[in-house]
Amino acid sequence: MSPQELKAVLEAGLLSFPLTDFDAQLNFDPKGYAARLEWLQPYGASALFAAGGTGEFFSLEPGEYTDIIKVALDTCRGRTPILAGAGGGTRVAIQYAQEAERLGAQGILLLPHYLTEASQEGLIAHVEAVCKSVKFGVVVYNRGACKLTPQSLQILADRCPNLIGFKDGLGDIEKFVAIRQTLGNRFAYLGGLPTAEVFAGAYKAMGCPVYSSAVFNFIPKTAMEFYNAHAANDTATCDRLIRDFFIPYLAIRNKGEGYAVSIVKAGATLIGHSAGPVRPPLSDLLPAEVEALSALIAKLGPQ
Ligand SMILES: O=C([O-])C(=O)C[C@H](O)[C@@H](O)C(=O)[O-]
Repeated sequence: MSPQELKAVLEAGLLSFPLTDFDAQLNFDPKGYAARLEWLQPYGASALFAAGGTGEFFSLEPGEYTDIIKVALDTCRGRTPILAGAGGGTRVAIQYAQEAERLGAQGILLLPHYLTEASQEGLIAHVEAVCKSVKFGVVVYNRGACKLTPQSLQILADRCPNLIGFKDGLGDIEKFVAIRQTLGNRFAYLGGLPTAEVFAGAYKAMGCPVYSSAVFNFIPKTAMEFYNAHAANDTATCDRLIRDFFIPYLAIRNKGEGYAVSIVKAGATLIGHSAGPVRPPLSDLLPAEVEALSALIAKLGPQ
């Protein structure tokens, strides 16, 4: 798939970030992961981001990264495009990006570099190096310490033809409006704040109608119902789901640091498609929190 073909895929439809399955010993569980992806196929996500944030990229090591991307590609090949997470320092991100390309992924989401603050010059050099290390499409992700300005993104867009997407994980409205208006249709735009449905209407108003859904991992039918209503400007349905599900869901999610991923794993377990526990530094939900989530999911009906 060319970078321009990938851009077209990312400009419509529901995107998602599959959980990564770990066994009780916190080792990657390839059979569980393949079964999860097989289960999710019919619900119709337009692309899946393997080993992304919800996939706990930050806790993976290189050997299992290859296994995870390979399982995703073997399971979804010919049906759902697979992008891989890649991140960390420049040389590590390049290794992940080149491995994903070697395995046959359709592109990468470039997750933020590690730990340090960075100048715009440094960020440009980092992103440019990764883009030029591969030929397939790259989506860059403003999140954490990666805060690319519109001007920096314009420089990168001019230098890197395969940089075809921008994902926002900062929620800085002024910055995003400036990026969207400066770069126009040069990029595909993805809303990627934790629990993206809550912000989907706001991002659509800013010219970003596409987002990545983590809850698709455990309530795929409801996630698609929300997306289809969002795409059809059916604000009544979106508002109902936000009031009845997402707002109480956030109340549970906000009880713990890192719960944006942990709660998704708890939800998957509750609906019978467990991906196992999260790895440190994340922590699993407490029993009372799981019970509250169970009651909330039950109100949605069968998925
Ligand atoms: O790596 C990431 O940004 C994600 O996993 C994005 C999530 O899908 C986020 O949009 C969410 O929680 O809905």
